[in-house]
Amino acid sequence: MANPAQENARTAAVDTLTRWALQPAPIDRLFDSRAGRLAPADRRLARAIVYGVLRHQEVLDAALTEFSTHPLAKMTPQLRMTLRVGLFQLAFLSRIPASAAVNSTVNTAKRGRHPPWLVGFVNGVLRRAAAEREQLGRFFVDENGRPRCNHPEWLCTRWQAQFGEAAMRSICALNNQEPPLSLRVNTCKIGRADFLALLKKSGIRASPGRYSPVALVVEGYPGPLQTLSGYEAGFFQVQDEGAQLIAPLLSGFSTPVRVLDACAGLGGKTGHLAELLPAGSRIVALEPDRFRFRTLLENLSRLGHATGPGRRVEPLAGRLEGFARAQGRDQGEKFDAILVDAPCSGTGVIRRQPDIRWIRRPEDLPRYASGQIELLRQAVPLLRPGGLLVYATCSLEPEENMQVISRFLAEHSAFTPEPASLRLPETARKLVRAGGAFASRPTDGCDGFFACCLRRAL
Ligand SMILES: C[S@@+](CC[C@H](N)C(=O)[O-])C[C@H]1O[C@@H](n2cnc3c(N)ncnc32)[C@H](O)[C@@H]1O
Repeated sequence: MANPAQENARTAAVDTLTRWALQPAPIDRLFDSRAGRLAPADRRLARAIVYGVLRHQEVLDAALTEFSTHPLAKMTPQLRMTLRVGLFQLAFLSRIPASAAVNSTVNTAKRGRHPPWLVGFVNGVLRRAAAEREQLGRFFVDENGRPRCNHPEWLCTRWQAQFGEAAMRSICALNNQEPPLSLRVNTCKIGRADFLALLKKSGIRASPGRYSPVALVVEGYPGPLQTLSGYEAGFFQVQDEGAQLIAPLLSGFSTPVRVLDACAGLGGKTGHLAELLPAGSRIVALEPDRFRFRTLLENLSRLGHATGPGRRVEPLAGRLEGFARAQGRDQGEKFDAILVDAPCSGTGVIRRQPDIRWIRRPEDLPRYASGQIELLRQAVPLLRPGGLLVYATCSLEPEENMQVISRFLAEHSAFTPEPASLRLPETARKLVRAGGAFASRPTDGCDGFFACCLRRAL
């Protein structure tokens, strides 16, 4: 007999994946809105299934192509996702008995209002797969016996050209695993050693990060995050180590400064800047997306950073272009440093957002690049002579990284690149590449980030 609570987890997984397939939106947002109210254990199972299906889609589809008499491409998204959810449990979740995986997925299909013959079809496909459960490992490899990449071919081809075959395969393999939970300790409230001791006291295993002096990597915490010691007290922010190396590029000032975080998002780097800049500094944080702006405010308040006009951080809901226009009109004070953490393809963070690989298309890259260069152009009049402009993305693609910098420098002769190693911690300097820009990759043990520092002439 299938456990009804676990059926809720499967139904939530199928619903989330179907909604994503019909109208792609960030998978974490879709998951939270559908599965947010499930009991913790069901939520964990639903999350493991949703993220696992996205990370192993190629394996699952290879198997389904063999077990199904009906072509996958002709199925509705809901049917395709139901079969993937069932098969994922059989192939990857060995702790779930085959009968539970099959029965509960079939019951999910019944709840999904499929006609009886289609429910019978799901049952038949999954029973055939269950009968061969011990041999499902054969689908993990391709026809040449190499592990399947589980990424679209265009992405594999471009990474192969850029990094070589072995590195491309390593990146894909890392993107197909659950990444570690990485925290940035809020040093305005607690030191890393003291927070580590606090976590140990609560029975949570963690260790210092490799690159960032304020990073902790937590092992095997089942979540939810809000129950982790020190969350309410604002002792930490969840942030990958690669992302923790961007705000330090705008640090090192000895007197108070005015900094613009032009694309603040959820405030990962805004909070870090607030921790790093000298007392009396001010940060203006811009974010146009309503959902992200709300989370930005929540994060800053939890971390204990004073917000509002004239306070340490001034969050503003809006776009850089509008802000730049208003500043130009009002002849506003210029900034000492500006961070443009631009919207990008996100190919460096696929291990945390596995859906990105299936949504992106090659033609998205030039579109992102035009937006990125436009943001840099809008930032220029806001920066004082001698000021620092830092451009960052979470993309691995040269079109969005060095090529944007080259185009920008060709148009702006007053700017010169400055080596990222000047302000990065010693431990992270190996991530500075030829030309002085910072570029981490999943093979470095963190997400893929790019950042280039540009100094404006006096
Ligand atoms: C890569 S994310 C920023 C991540 C953020 N800095 C962090 O550390 O959490 C890019 C952000 O830029 C915002 N954005 C998009 N267009 C913008 C514009 N024209 N002006 C300012 N921000 C923009 C997006 O809503 C998105 O939140």
